[in-house]
Amino acid sequence: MTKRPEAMAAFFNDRATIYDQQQLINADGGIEGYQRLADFIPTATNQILDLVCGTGLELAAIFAKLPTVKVTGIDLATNMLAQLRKKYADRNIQLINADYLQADWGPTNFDVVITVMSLHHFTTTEKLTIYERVFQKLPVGGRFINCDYMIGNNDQTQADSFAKAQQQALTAYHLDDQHRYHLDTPLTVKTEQHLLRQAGFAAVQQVWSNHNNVMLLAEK
Ligand SMILES: C[S@@+](CC[C@H](N)C(=O)[O-])C[C@H]1O[C@@H](n2cnc3c(N)ncnc32)[C@H](O)[C@@H]1O
Repeated sequence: MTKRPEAMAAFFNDRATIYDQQQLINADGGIEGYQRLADFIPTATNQILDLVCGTGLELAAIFAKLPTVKVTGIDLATNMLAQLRKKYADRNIQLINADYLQADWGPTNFDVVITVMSLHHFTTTEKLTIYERVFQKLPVGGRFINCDYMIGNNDQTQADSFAKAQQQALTAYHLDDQHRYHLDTPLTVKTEQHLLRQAGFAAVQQVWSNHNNVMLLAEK
């Protein structure tokens, strides 16, 4: 019998205090992806939107590069945000404790939108909606950086089997709200790039990877 999927917020709330240590061991490439991300943020950046900021692992290198940058971070898990606040009490951060699919991302247009290790729980349809929304939030020339668990070797059968396992788990436990359960459904890098172009991004390139941890840079 498939294991009952854990609710997303509870999963991360329960692990918030050990998250950083575990994540740096579990993510392919460890700290390197978090550090490299800052390389792709232009020095003239004033405002960043971090979709699912968690404890803010990706923000350390960004603040080292741009100490006064304003960051808006959205995350579902209160305890993850509490860890982030402790680490960056002296930084210019606005936090929104909400589901980012439903939350208002605010009136601001951002120079850069980032998201790290968040999108591998969504379907292609949900992702396209998110990418279209990100596109609207950026000026021409603005950047979207997505570093996530993707199928690095582009084997579509793996993506299909994750999607199948997700459906089986949801059906077995009569769950219908997919993105609020901690179930992995990574897509291939090819599909991710295709969705970003479909959302309107003119230039999409893979700028870093370590096995299944892949960073895509999309420019409007
Ligand atoms: C693997 S962590 C990534 C956090 C951070 N970006 C990092 O790389 O360390 C995933 C985060 O996504 C958040 N999350 C998952 N689904 C979400 C949603 N629909 N809306 C907002 N946050 C969500 C979880 O609460 C968790 O903090």
